[in-house]
Amino acid sequence: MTDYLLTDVSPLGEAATDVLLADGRIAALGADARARANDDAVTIDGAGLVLLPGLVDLHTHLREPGREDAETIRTGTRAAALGGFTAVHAMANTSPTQDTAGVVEQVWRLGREAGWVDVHPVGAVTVGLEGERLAELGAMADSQAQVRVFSDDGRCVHDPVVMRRALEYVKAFDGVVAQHAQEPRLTEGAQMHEGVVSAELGLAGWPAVAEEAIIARDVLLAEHVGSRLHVCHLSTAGSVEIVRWAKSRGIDVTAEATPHHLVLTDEEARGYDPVFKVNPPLRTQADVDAVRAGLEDGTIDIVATDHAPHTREDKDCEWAAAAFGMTGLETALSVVQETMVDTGRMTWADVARVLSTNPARIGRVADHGRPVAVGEPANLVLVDPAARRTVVPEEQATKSTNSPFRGRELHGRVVATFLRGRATVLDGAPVDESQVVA
Ligand SMILES: NC(=O)N[C@@H](CC(=O)O)C(=O)O
Ligand SMILES: [Zn+2]
Ligand SMILES: [Zn+2]
Repeated sequence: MTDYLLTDVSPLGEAATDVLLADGRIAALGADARARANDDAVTIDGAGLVLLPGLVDLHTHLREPGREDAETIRTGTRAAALGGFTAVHAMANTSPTQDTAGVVEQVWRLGREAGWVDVHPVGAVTVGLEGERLAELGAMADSQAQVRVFSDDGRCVHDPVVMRRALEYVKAFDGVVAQHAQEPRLTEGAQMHEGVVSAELGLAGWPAVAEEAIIARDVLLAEHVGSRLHVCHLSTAGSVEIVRWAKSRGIDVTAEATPHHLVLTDEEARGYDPVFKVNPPLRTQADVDAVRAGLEDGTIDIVATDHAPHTREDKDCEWAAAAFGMTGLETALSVVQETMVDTGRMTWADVARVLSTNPARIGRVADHGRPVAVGEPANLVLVDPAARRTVVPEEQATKSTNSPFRGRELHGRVVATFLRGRATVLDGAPVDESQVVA
């Protein structure tokens, strides 16, 4: 395997140094790195570049099995590597559903064969995401895929008795239930955030309370059974307040925000372009401000992409008929840089925390989200914060083109990604698939 000598890089945005990657690990730092590098080591000039632990996405939709026309494990994980990720959690709303040991093992194996990132399948909470009977959580946990995150994402586990049982059950193997918080009765037929804009456009509203009511219920359930809860794609100011309150009470809850909820608002719906139709919906500027503040003060633990690729047939239609969801793997880091780092609200060490360390901890993923230190596995991403690029969805690695950032100039660029010391991305381009070995 090729060794890499990264010269003058800034680990976590701190003082520049040299880093040697050999045998899948960080072999040396500082003066030692040059001294110990083999003659055939590949040198990468890292001046001006930031070195972070490889990003970990707790919320990705890879669509395989079932909707390979929108994404496959191969295309989705290639997109992930280009976005700086070294591990992703693949959501369970596939067809068949990831609700058995057999299906999660298949997804895990296809991820390994593709070799771009480590794929950790999420297990469904209930059979077929129907919200009625618990899926075989223990068998998925014990399988080769070692599932620790369980979610019916796309649907809410709305029955409080089922939610309670799931929270109790996952304690046995240190699992977590990741809830898609959406009260179904309050959101029947909903098309966008309920507010001034939905009233003007005449689109059925998805009120903030439909999210907040479920989060409030679930933190109380988690407290009652003494279990671990994770809140998916939190999107309202009220949700931030509830999670802040729950944490202050010592409840074991973690929360995620998506990049799109950090920057886009319901104003985007005015053009009736369904690329902006997503679940939960884009909210108001006050909500965006609260989500940014929650991420800054640690109430929100992580940023997760909720990468939700959809085919043209499912997106290029009238708003009401279009599917919910937007892509995000290849733009997430840039959005976090632009909204949180370049505004002075967060450091690169904070970025490493919300996009790598914390998601790895919540998902119980070993070997990712580790410090940049000698002996650690070389799961790393090299970022050029000074770069600027314009998003062209057709040129992305994801199979789908439903990026809400089409035509936008984004801050920063992933220069290289390393998975256990092997480059998956170099010079901002994917390393030829023939060289990628699982
Ligand atoms: N976020 C979305 O709008 N869509 C997701 C489901 C989900 O995350 O709820 C999808 O699977 O398309
Ligand atoms: Zn969801
Ligand atoms: Zn999702």
